[in-house]
Amino acid sequence: MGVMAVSESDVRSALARVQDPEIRKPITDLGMVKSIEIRDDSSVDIEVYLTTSGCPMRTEISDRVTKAVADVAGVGPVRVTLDVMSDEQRTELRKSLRGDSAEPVIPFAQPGSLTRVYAVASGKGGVGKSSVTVNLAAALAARGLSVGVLDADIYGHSIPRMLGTSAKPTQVERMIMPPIAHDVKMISIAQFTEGNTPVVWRGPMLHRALQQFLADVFWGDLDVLLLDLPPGTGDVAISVAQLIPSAEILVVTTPQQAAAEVAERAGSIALQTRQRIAGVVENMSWLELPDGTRMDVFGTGGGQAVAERLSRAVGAPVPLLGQIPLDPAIRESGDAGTPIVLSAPESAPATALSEIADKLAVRKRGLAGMSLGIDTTRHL
Ligand SMILES: Nc1ncnc2c1ncn2[C@@H]1O[C@H](COP(=O)(O)OP(=O)(O)OP(=O)(O)O)[C@@H](O)[C@H]1O
Repeated sequence: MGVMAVSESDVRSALARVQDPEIRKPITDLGMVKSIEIRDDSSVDIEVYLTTSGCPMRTEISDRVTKAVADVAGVGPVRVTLDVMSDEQRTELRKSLRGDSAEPVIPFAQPGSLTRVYAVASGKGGVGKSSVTVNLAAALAARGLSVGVLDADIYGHSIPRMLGTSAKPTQVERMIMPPIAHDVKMISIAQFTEGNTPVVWRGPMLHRALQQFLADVFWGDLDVLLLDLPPGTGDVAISVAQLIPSAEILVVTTPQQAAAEVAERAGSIALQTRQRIAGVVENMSWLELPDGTRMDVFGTGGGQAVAERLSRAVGAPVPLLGQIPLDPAIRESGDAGTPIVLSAPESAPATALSEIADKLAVRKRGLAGMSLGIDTTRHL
């Protein structure tokens, strides 16, 4: 008896289990398999199309293909050659991924979108808005949800560092493929600006950038999208309201009364735009001392005060979703690129953050979170 013959259909079904790392669909569905050749000595040659020549995933794709095919019974050595799609092929791919519409649409603003969008806002900078955003994102992704983060904080844009990636997005046709870190898809304005040059952008430019990030980025089917907004009651919040009317606001504040007042102003923008306020997160709530007592570094009650005043203002309960203690480990894990909910899940701040993530994960969408078709243009 000779060697078991390898059939092309076995190889093809093995390839059907290989996903493109960015698009997260089988390469066989994406038109990425150019040819399969099975030789008499049972060695197999596979030619794979990359979407772009500069594809940062080329090694990853080649490895995945080699491994999948080598696992097929009877297969000898596997050789993978890479080619690059033509413009026509890329156009076909874009059409198959997002339909034939000429104008990119914002998927989250379409009727029936199941993605919950949270716009994370704060009254002033430095209250930990970005830290809260990445930790909630990582915690939700760890629960198996499909999560994206859009870093629209042009002044801070610390999200890529906090998620530990400097990967650039790749572009296929007019679609931007977001890098993925800790299972979170992430797009940041930082990825489109050189170095760390502070971006001096005006409202209309920001509006267009945001629109592009929402429409041209291939987010896939997200369960949750978190938007990290610049601090304050700026134009971006109004842009978000116009672009995704169903986005809900998540207000981050410290216990300090002054911070609470500005946070409340940030939240009250939701009143004008008729957006739902998902809740308030109080960060830097206290410092736990070695003897177990709590030191109220920034005072107390800010989060509760914001929640109560916003509740009165919108005439619906706005919950205080949680209080996160001060802990140098939050900064350290942020600097190291692994959110604390992953690096030290048992720690007090990680537990507080995870509980907030749980509340956001289970919350059902009600009518209040839906678009009411309010015209927000008058605020511009
Ligand atoms: N609970 C906490 N305990 C200790 N350090 C924290 C905590 N929360 C945030 N930090 C640290 O405080 C600094 C500011 O946090 P972060 O960048 O998340 O704030 P931000 O509100 O997004 O700021 P900006 O809007 O200016 O970008 C960071 O160095 C972060 O690591």
